[in-house]
Amino acid sequence: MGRHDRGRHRSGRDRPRGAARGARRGSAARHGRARPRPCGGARLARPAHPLGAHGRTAQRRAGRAPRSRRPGPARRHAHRRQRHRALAGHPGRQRRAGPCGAAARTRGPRPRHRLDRCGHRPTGPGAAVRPGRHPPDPGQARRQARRPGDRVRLGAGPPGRAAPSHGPHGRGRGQHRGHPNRPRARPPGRTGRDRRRGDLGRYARRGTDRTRLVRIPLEGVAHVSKSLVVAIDGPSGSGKSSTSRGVADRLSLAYLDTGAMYRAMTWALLERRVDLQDPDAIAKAADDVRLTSGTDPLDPTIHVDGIDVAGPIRGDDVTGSVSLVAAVPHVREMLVDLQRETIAQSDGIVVEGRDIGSTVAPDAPVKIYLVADPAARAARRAAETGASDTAATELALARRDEIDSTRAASPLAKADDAVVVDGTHLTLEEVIDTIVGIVDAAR
Ligand SMILES: Nc1ncnc2c1ncn2[C@@H]1O[C@H](COP(=O)(O)OP(=O)(O)OP(=O)(O)O)[C@@H](O)[C@H]1O
Ligand SMILES: Nc1ccn([C@@H]2O[C@H](COP(=O)(O)O)[C@@H](O)[C@H]2O)c(=O)n1
Repeated sequence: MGRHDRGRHRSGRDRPRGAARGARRGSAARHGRARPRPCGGARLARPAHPLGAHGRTAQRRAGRAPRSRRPGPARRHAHRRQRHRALAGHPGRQRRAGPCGAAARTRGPRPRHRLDRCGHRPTGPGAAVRPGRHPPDPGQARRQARRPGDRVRLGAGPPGRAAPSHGPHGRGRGQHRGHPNRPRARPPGRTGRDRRRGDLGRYARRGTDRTRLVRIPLEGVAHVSKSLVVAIDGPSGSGKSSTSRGVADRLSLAYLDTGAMYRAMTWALLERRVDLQDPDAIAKAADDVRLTSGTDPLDPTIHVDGIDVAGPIRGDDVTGSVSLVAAVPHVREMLVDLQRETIAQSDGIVVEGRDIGSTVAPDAPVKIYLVADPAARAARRAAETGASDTAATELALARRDEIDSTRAASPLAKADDAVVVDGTHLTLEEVIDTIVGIVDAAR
């Protein structure tokens, strides 16, 4: 295949995945979901499986400061760490939109108020929670209860999502989360029939077609997510990563970069000196590689056997070989299995790649196929890497797309029901806006 469409970044770091810095904040509140989601990461160390993934959760985003206080990444991260420490054990991390929706929209430093049983700040006289009756630190309970392989949603789910009708936040079925006397609003598009099917609603209905739709067997994989799944596919350099991170950040969803998983597998095989022209050798060696993905859109991580490989996987050697590795069916089965587990364990996730809408999550309610003209993609990639030869970059992107779209096992393809978004003439912010609008319309 063509070599190296993506060189090392001028700064010495490998290609910085374009975080959607310009992404507008605040849609979580508009969607009735206050940050943070209790767990946006994925712990995937299935004992029986050679691969595992361990995601960092989105809990740290609990402490996100107002935008005006986050002028740059360094300060932002320092601030997040500080807020994380300050909030440790604070029940405010569980607050939800509701009667205290205004509080939920405020991301400034939180005063040390006692919160009520729903995690809201008291609003009237005598509203303080009595110490003996205050629920224990929900974060601690969740940390203790959430183990690798757990898919159980614990007492306080993320804002805007169903919580069990028992426990400290107990509420009856159909009861409004913030207002005990008010019936819970039905999500747009969900019918009474959906509700009778349980939380899965239309996911379950679509799921009946699952075996016809996918090419990789689903047996033994808990692949059905009860939460929102946004699948974003497209050719190389079309803006999937930048856009997906921006969308996930705006909607307080987790984020999974499946390309990083194929890259990490490739890195591991290169380290092991596996002959990448030999699919059998690739398949055999892949069984021993342990991958771990972190799903925080502001800080996605990827580890191989505990080693942080986020930098090395963007190098020319990996970029030049990854499509060979990704074409091996056994590798795809392993990684698709892992991706489905991450999706199933998430509380809502944006997943980007080449076959997400067609194969990994065929029942995702939102599928985007993100494209951009080859020249625009090459120009952006060249600008990103500092490559001077844009024509060579364009050629390398085209060669990678050729291999990815012609392989037999789940090739790069637009799902039949995917919405095509052409970002050629749109800014990153506009692409994110467009996709957030599509997600809004779909739920
Ligand atoms: N709408 C846009 N306008 C301008 N630049 C963009 C836009 N979308 C993405 N970019 C830039 O284009 C480059 C490629 O984007 P990105 O890495 O997100 O693409 P990708 O589809 O994930 O690539 P790959 O398939 O190789 O992983 C980045 O430098 C990114 O900042
Ligand atoms: N769902 C996916 C995602 C990626 N690949 C392969 O990985 C390569 C690298 O992907 P990037 O998004 O990081 O550029 C890509 O070229 C594909 O070969 C895949 O097969 N399926």
